Amino acid sequence: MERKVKVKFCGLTREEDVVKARELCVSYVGFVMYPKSPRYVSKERLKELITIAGDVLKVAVVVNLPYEDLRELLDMGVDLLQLHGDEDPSIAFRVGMDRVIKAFRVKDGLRVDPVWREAHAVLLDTHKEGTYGGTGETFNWDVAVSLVRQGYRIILSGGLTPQNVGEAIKKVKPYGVDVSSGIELSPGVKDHKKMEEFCHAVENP
Ligand SMILES: O=C(O)c1ccccc1N[C@@H]1O[C@H](COP(=O)(O)O)[C@@H](O)[C@H]1O
Repeated sequence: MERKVKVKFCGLTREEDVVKARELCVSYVGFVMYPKSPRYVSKERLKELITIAGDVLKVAVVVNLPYEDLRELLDMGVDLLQLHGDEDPSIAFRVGMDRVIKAFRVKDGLRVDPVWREAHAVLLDTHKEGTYGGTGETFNWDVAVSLVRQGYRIILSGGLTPQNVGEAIKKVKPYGVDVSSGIELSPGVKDHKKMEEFCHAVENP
C-alpha cells in the first residue's frame, strides 16, 4: 500500500490558521523563530500557539541559535527543531538528533553529511542569496530525487503550491512536503482555501 505523504504547514502566526491546519491533512505545524522573518513569532506567542496545536507535531524553525535557546524551545513543548541555518551536527547531537529536522538550502554542489540520516528528517528548501527561507521559489527537484534514492527521509520544500505539489510528489516521492508562502494571503497570514486545496492536491496527486 502507498504510504501517505506527510504535510507540514509552516510560518503560522494566527490562532485561526493553527485551528484550520488541525482540521486538515497536516502532521506538522511550523513557527518561525527567526527575528528577521516577516513570519516571526516571539517565544510568548509561540507558547500561545502551541497550546492549540493539539496532536499535530509542533516545529520551531530556527537559524543558528545556541544550544541553550534550542533546549528552552524543547522545554516549552516544541516537538521538533527545524535547523534552517548553518548548524553543525554537534549541536543536533546535543539536543537529540531525533528532535531535529535539518534544512538545507539547495544550490549546485549541495553535499549532505550522511550523519543527518539520523535526524528526524532532512528538509530541502531553495537557496537564495540574502535570505534563509520562505522564498516561494522551487529548486531543481532532481537533487531531491537523488537524496530520496540514497535513503534520506526527505521533506520537500521551497515554492510548493496547490498547483505544483502533486507533480512534486510524483517526481520526488518524498517522505513529506512543506509549504509556507504557497498557502498565504500575505506573509504569516494563511489562506484557508489554499490550505484546503494544498491538502486535496497531496491526497490526489
Ligand atoms: O519563512 C521565512 O521567513 C523563513 C525564515 C527563516 C528560515 C526559514 C523560513 N521559512 C521556511 O522556508 C521554507 C519554504 O518556504 P516557502 O514555501 O518557499 O515559502 C519553509 O520551511 C518555511 O518555514
